[in-house]
Amino acid sequence: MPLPLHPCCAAGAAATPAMATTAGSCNASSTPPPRYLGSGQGRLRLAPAASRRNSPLLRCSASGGDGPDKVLEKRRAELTARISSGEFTAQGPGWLAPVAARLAKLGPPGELAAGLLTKVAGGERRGPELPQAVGSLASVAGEAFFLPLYDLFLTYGGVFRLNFGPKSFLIVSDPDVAKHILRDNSKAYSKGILAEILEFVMGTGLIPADGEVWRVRRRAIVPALHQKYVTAMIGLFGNASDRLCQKLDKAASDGEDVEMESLFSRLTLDVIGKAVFNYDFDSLSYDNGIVEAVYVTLREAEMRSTSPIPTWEIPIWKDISPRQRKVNEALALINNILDELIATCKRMVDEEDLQFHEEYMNEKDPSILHFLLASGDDVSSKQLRDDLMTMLIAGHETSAAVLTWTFYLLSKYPNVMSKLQAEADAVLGDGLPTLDDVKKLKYTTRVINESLRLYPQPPVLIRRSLEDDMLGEYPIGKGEDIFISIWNLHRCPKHWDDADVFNPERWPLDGPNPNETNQKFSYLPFGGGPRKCVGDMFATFETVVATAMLVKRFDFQMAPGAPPVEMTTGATIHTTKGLNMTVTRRIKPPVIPNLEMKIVSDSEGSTSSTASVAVSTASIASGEGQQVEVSTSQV
Ligand code: HEM
Repeated sequence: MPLPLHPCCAAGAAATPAMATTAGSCNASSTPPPRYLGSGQGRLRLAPAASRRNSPLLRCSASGGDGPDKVLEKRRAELTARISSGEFTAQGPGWLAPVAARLAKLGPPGELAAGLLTKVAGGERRGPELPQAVGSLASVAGEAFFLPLYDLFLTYGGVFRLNFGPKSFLIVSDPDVAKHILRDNSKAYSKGILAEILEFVMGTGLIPADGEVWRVRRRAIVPALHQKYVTAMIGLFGNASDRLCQKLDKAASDGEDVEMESLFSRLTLDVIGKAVFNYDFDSLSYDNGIVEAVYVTLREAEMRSTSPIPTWEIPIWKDISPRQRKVNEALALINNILDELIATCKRMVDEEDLQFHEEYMNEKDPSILHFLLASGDDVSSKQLRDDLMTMLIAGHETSAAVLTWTFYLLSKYPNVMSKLQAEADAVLGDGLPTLDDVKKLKYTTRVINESLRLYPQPPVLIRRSLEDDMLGEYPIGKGEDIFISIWNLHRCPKHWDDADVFNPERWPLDGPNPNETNQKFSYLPFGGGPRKCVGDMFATFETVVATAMLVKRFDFQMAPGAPPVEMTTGATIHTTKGLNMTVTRRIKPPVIPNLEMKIVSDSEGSTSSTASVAVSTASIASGEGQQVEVSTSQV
């Protein structure tokens, strides 16, 4: 896979063999279920398979460079046909009820046996049986795992069980059920597989942690991302974005195409290093050992999350495998640096003369680490390291993926790009953006909201049930592994008009910022409930600032001959071959002299022009040929 995962949430999801299952070839067959959408009540009848095949709903692949990705579309159509044929449909345990009834007629011992059989074979039934699909690892392997889940959702509904071999997963795409798991009964669910996969890198950091550890750490970390801190970060976002602009400027001069996905990854790594523990990776400028170590670690987490065989657990092999040795060395290097940063920061806190309060911030080092230490956070060094590492990964991959898919979408929707550029021209001055500017970048914010709807990062959240529960009308037992598909929720045709269309206008500029509450859990790019993302405001500002600054200075087009843009996972959605773009400087508006300009000569006798009324407006053609209103300041 191209780039590291964002274990933030769904990382592992993709991770588990379950993914592969969904993508897999299927063996059990029986009558296919009716082609309905939605779970429980209010089901919506789907169009026949043949017409769905041509429907945009099935165009889940992104197509780039040279045009539509015919290959992926064909695969999707084939998968739809296979689902329709009932290939994925599991035999329901229809035999269970009659057998149990006969046993029960044999008196108390028979009743006991019937009870046991029901428990062992199917669980005690407190409601209707869950729709079931069956798969095996294989045929659709390599495809982004959440794509087949979408087709299965349209067929089997908002909650269904996906079986493969002895394992099974519940796939949730129903907003009410998602709300139940994430918010209303969140105590009954843990991070399950996710915590197991990420243990080697995040330990008991905030994302994988459960129970008391999570409660204590969340209470310590959330206050660190207070309003004043996030506002201070806007300068950091601007600085890092400016560094990226300089890189792009050079590429534009040299006539070189750029691979934007890796550049966005570097941009967000530089940002998050400073923001979390005041470390300048400066990965936009050059590769050094620590940057390499971060990527080795992230790639390993991604590999673990998608590998069907946990080779890293095999005794002896795990110690001698060159790959594992490299990972261990990378982790050791990062841990040493984190230990040093913690020690330096402790010294700074000891020496400083600042009173700790709610919006405490050290101007020289406003990092989260500094806040935590100054707050007197009573925590072991290992836990602190786990938390820092968790935030580094969580805040890096997600934002990079959001920017990547936003720019991909912008290249496909030039009308949106024009509006975006017009807003950036109107709002941003020559300096770095301020909080006031960010508040005025309303359309840019809607573009990010909409990009997150179409490409949620991560596309799936993972949970495990800690007790018996009801998911809608369906009873489930303790220990069920659950994938909540954000992808499916965000593209459900029952909830969204033109679900596949990138349409930032669907969110009114003067309306509230869309979130899980006002969208009734049909839109949850930052999750929901007590485990909602702690960095939502940070990430929104970061991506808004970067997008506005980049589009103000450049036009972006898919590079001629670039490979088609296809999706793959990690935890976030990556491209398979990068996002190769041609970047051109936007044409600067001409300086139009007006009558009020006067020529003055300075004491040395040289002349310069000054403007008594210094602003005129020119309408210029941008690279796309669209007209943009630009305000020009004269010198
Ligand atoms: C656009 C960028 C981001 C997106 C889309 C995003 C998305 C998410 C989502 C969906 C969750 C919920 C996971 C779950 O319920 O399983 C989450 C949790 C989390 N995110 Fe983010 N995130 C982003 C940026 C950030 C940043 C910048 C930080 C840190 C500064 C961060 C730190 C965290 C942490 C610590 C959690 C775990 C919270 C908990 O379990 O209590 N995220 N994120």
